[in-house]
Formats: sequence, structure tokens, C-alpha cells
Amino acid sequence: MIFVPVPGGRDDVNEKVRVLGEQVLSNNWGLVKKTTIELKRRNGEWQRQERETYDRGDGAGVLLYNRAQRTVILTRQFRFPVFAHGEPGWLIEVVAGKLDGDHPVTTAKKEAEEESGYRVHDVELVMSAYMSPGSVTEKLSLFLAEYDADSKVSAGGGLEDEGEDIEVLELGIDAALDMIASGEIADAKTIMLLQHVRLKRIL
Ligand SMILES: Nc1nc2c(ncn2[C@@H]2O[C@H](COP(=O)(O)OP(=O)(O)O[C@H]3O[C@H](CO)[C@@H](O)[C@H](O)[C@@H]3O)[C@@H](O)[C@H]2O)c(=O)[nH]1
Ligand SMILES: [Mg+2]
Repeated sequence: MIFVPVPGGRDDVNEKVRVLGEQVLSNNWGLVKKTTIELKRRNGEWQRQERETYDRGDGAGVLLYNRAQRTVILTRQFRFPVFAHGEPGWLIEVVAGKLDGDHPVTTAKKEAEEESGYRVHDVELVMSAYMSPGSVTEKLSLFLAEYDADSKVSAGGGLEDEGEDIEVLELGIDAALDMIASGEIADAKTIMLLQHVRLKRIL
């Protein structure tokens, strides 16, 4: 059963959404399905729709920050979908990864260490968000964590055997916010977390 949020909450799902059938279009790295549903319109009429979904599970991202230095840790890596869109493809992002069955807190800490080399003990959940709800099922849990020089336990860089070659950047918060305005930072979860620390006057 596919969870389809509808106005009024989950109890309404069977009264407003009927899943009639599904076809697996691709089941490789991600699961791509075409599902036929009937959706009850607000005027009471049922309407049949076909919708494609890309499911590669949920994810977690974490912005590492240092209050005294007013700095953040970000990463730069090649993202093929961005290249396919017509840009060079190296994207600046907070550390992030797929849950792979783990709790988002576990993933946030694991990815922080794997990708940036910083070991953090406490992470604070600040929001959860769908990044592309028209087609991608993924919900991202977004965290903050404080770091300092003692948190650095390795070079980071990600897992070479998974094709990761991740550069670690330490930036001042003002410089990072300027990079949103200039378009140098164009990853949604990263923009959301950087703006959050400014909005909440954390940095
Ligand atoms: N073989 C194969 N490998 C892939 C494919 N797509 C990605 N990978 C590899 O799998 C790794 C997964 O690394 P994670 O760190 O777990 O995930 P992520 O790609 O960084 O994803 C994070 O950021 C995404 C973009 O913002 C998020 O969508 C995702 O939820 C997560 O937060 C990637 O680095 C890449 O090397 C694919 O189609 N095939
Ligand atoms: Mg990652």
C-alpha cells in the first residue's frame, strides 16, 4: 500500500485514494513504478490517474557548524543528474546519505564522519522535508551538529568503492550565504540548513 497524504490525515486514505494497480518500470538502483490510482476530487467525483514514482529510500543530511569561528563544513562532489541537466556537475552540499535501514540520527553521524572526517556525538533534528514530491518518494531528515578541531578524526572523502570522491570545505557562514545568492550553492537541503542557522541566529 502506498502512503498518500491527503487533506484530513492518514485515516482518510481509503476514502479518498484507491490504488488500482502498479507496474514496475525499473528496479535497479532505485525503484521506478507507474501506479494507477483513483483520487476523490473535492467535488466528490473519482478521477483515475497514473503516477510515476522514484523510490530510493529516505535520507538524512547534517550541517556541521562551529559557533565560535562562525564556520560550516560543506562538501563538494560530482552529481551526474546535475551534469545531465547541463551544468558542470560539482555540487556543494551538506554531508548527507541514504538511510539504508538505519535511523536518521545514525545516518547523519555516519555520513558526517565518512564524508567530512568529523565525528559528531550530538545531532539536532531541525526539519524533515520532501525535496521533489511530484515524483520522488524520499523524505529527508535535516540536522545540525557542532564541530571543532578535536572532532576531526580522518580526511573524510566518502567511500571510494562506491565512487565517492568528496572534497571537504570549511566556509564562513557569510561566505556560504553569499554563495546561495551567487548560485554557487544550488542544493536545496544545503540552502535550507544554511538559511535556518541564519534565521534562528545560531551563526
Ligand atoms: N551504482 C550506483 N551507485 C549510485 C547511483 N546513484 C548514486 N550512487 C552512489 O551511491 C552513493 C550514495 O551515497 P550516499 O552518501 O548514501 O547518498 P547521496 O547520494 O549522498 O544522497 C544524499 O544526498 C542526496 C541528494 O541530496 C539525497 O537525495 C539523498 O537522500 C541523500 O541525502 C553515491 O555517492 C554514489 O556514489 C546509481 O544509480 N548507481
Ligand atoms: Mg552522500
